[in-house]
Formats: sequence, structure tokens, C-alpha cells
Amino acid sequence: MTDSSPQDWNIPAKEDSPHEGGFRADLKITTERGGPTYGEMIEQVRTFMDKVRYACPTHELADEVIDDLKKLNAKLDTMLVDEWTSPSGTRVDLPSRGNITLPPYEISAGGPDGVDATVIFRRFHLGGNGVAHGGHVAIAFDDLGGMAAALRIGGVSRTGYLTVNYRSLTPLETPLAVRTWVDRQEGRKLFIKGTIHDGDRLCADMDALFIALKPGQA
Ligand SMILES: CCCCCCCC/C=C\CCCCCCCC(=O)SCCNC(=O)CCNC(=O)[C@H](O)C(C)(C)COP(=O)(O)OP(=O)(O)OC[C@H]1O[C@@H](n2cnc3c(N)ncnc32)[C@H](O)[C@@H]1OP(=O)(O)O
Repeated sequence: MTDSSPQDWNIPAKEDSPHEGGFRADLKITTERGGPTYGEMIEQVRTFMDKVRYACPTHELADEVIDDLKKLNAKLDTMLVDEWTSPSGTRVDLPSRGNITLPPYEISAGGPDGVDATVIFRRFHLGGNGVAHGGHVAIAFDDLGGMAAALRIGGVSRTGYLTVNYRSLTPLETPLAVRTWVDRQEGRKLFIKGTIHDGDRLCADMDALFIALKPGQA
């Protein structure tokens, strides 16, 4: 249960919103939406989530935090925009393009042959016993696999299936090497593979199918 009514979130796309079906039509790189400290704002939210994951507040402190969060939520309520105009996901200057929902990664190389990135699973990505939750590992593969597909075809694709093999434990707070690449393409079907390594140790690998969307496809 939240304080926000459903319509708070249902910001309709405008005439000039840059989308066409399921595509973000305007792939123009933007580093300006959200302002110069947007990345720091996202980082503070991630740090807060890290703390929340491990904090055991007193009743009083929980109430205090709730009051502070209500104030912050009210501030952002005055600035909500539709998903196509939101900076989250398009800020290529920021880890994970400024997308708060993704584990933060930085791309070191990307092109038609694949993507090399460094991901850090944060404390709030904890699954159990000090290591990453498998679902978060899959999210990293999904996004960076989708990026390998996008860079191959110069357009948007959607995940058909994604299989993750968890080969060994995936640590938190550790820079991990991710590689995703197009193994083969058959028309609109892009068969994508990926790996996550902690040094020489393979943590997980991925086998996925991404399907290129047709123009205007939702
Ligand atoms: C250096 C910096 C540069 C920056 C540049 C930025 C660029 C990069 C930008 C951003 C990267 C971020 C990327 C994000 C990635 C995230 C992606 C997601 O998580 S997507 C959400 C989860 N997925 C869904 O919700 C799909 C739901 N399903 C569907 O919408 C449809 O099923 C869809 C579109 C996938 C396919 O539907 P149809 O109607 O278009 O096509 P049909 O005919 O059904 O399938 C085409 C072919 O694929 C096979 N196929 C489809 N699904 C399959 C499956 N699950 N398994 C096996 N085959 C499948 C079919 O059998 C068919 O094959 P036959 O052509 O006959 O050989």
C-alpha cells in the first residue's frame, strides 16, 4: 500500500513524446535531462537502499525515516513525466544509463561484436549468505544482453527467453566483468550469450533469445 494514487503514475505520453510503439524513437544520446547531479541523486538512493537492507531501526527512527521519505516523495510528485521523457534509462553518461532499477554497471566497450561492462551488485542486491540474489544477476544479463542485441541491429528488441546458469557464488560490492555477445542471428531472432566473472572465476553464464521489434510494434 502506498500514498500515491494510481493516476499519479499514469503520466500519458504527449504528442511530442519520443516513442513509436514499443520503441524509444528518439535514441538521441542525452546527458542533460535530470540535471548535472541526477547521477548523484540516484547514487544516494542506492546507498539508502543498501542501508535499509541492513538497518534494524527503532520504532521512533522508522517513523522519522517515513516522515522524511514522505517529504521527498512529495517533492518528486511535482516533477513526474512520462516514461519516454524520463532521464532514467537514457543518461548514457551514468552507470546503467541512470536507471535506478538496474544494478550499476559501466560499459568499457560496446559494438556489433558485443558488450564489455563492469557491474557491481550492491548490498541491497543481497540474496543470502552475503552474495547476490539470482534474480538480480538475471537483470544484469537481460539489460546487457539487450544492449548487445541493440548494438548489432541498431534497434530495439525484447527478451523471448533468458536462461541463467549459476556456476558459482556472485559476490556483492565487487567489480565483476560482464560480457554479452550475439552468438548468431536468424532474421529477427538474436541468440545472445553472456558471462559474469569475478576475476578468473565464472559466476554465471547466460543463454537468451531476443526478438527484434518490428517498426511500431508495441
Ligand atoms: C556505449 C553506449 C551505447 C548506448 C546505446 C544504447 C542502446 C541500447 C539501449 C538499450 C539496451 C537496453 C536493453 C533492455 C533489454 C531488456 C529487454 C526486456 O527485458 S523485454 C521484457 C521482457 N520480454 C517481454 O516482455 C516479451 C514479451 N513477448 C513479446 O512481446 C513477443 O512474444 C515478442 C515481441 C518477443 C515476439 O512476438 P512477435 O509476434 O513479434 O514474434 P513471433 O512471431 O511470436 O516470434 C518471432 C520468432 O521468435 C520465436 N520465438 C518467440 N518467442 C520465443 C521463445 N520464448 N522461445 C523460442 N522462440 C521464440 C518465434 O517462434 C518466431 O520464430 P520463427 O520466426 O517462426 O522462426
